[in-house]
Amino acid sequence: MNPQSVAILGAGAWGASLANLAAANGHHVRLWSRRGSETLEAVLTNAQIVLSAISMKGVRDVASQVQSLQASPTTIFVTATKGLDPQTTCTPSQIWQTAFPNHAVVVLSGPNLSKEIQQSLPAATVVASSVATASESVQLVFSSPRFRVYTNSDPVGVELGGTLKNIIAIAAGVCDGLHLGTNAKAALVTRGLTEMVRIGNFWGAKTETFYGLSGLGDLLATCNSPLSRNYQVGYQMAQGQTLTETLANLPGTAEGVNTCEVLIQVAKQQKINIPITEEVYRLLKGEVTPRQALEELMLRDIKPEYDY
Ligand SMILES: NC(=O)C1=CN([C@@H]2O[C@H](COP(=O)(O)OP(=O)(O)OC[C@H]3O[C@@H](n4cnc5c(N)ncnc54)[C@H](OP(=O)(O)O)[C@@H]3O)[C@@H](O)[C@H]2O)C=CC1
Ligand SMILES: O=C(CO)COP(=O)(O)O
Repeated sequence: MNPQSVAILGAGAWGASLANLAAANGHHVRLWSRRGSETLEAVLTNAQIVLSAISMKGVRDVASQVQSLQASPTTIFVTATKGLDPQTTCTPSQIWQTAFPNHAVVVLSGPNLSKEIQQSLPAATVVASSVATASESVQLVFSSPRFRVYTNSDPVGVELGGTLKNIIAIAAGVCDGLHLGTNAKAALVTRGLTEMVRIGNFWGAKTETFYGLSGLGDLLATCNSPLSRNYQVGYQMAQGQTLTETLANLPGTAEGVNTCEVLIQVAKQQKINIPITEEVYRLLKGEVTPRQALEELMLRDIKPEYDY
């Protein structure tokens, strides 16, 4: 592939890792952050691919700043954020697509703990779009012998896999922090996946997408690694810390905390049954202790494994 001009927005842990992957493949990469020396306009000039790795709280603002600048009609927008907008409940790709209705938008998501990727350990990810040529271009930009990139045609499913697993990762951290054992963890992750499918289907995602890298794959990574910030939130709360104390010591963003609030709103309105998310929400709000949350989940009415 000819070298592409790639603008990466957000120079946090994930933006910087993705910038390194594209640069290592010989692409012209410019990295923007609000604290950096380059202006957004300069970084976007001639960009063929614009990738946002901004935390959820900044996505709408940055998308509207980009909208006010010139973008070539063929520019592809890529979003790597794993969250939901609290005001609109939109996913990041919906925000980018609304800002750029005539452009291809690609979602990049997978089991990608940035610390491991920075160490050049092998990993795989998914790029998904309704425009196949756009996801194929992004696949070429990032693929390498240490980073295997798959395409997928279900962007909402891929995006929600990465977003919803953050809440289950918080619960997994609690599970490990309370030393509940391997059986409990397996049950939690599996029932968490069922909950993700239920929510995802409401959003129009395909069930099978959640059994791939961006769903089950990312669940396995973040529910089993202390490198996951979301896992750390649950783990430290199970050790007796408050949410405020936990977040104060956390390196970077744990999107699951805000995602949980948004999901509770959506689930209430749409009557979607999300018991694990509800207990994580109550724990984060200080309404239950980790042990009470566990008891509430274990004492729910008995039921068939699949009730849809
Ligand atoms: N780290 C990881 O392993 C992975 C992270 N992700 C996802 O990528 C996203 C970013 O994560 P990560 O890089 O780890 O987080 P960091 O906290 O390390 O970085 C967040 C980035 O977003 C920027 N940002 C935040 N708010 C605003 C705003 N209002 N305006 C402009 N920029 C803003 C920050 O800028 P500033 O530095 O100026 O505050 C920073 O560049 C998250 O949604 C996360 O879930 C996805 C896969 C892997
Ligand atoms: O999404 C991630 C890995 O795929 C990163 O997880 P955390 O945001 O929990 O650190």
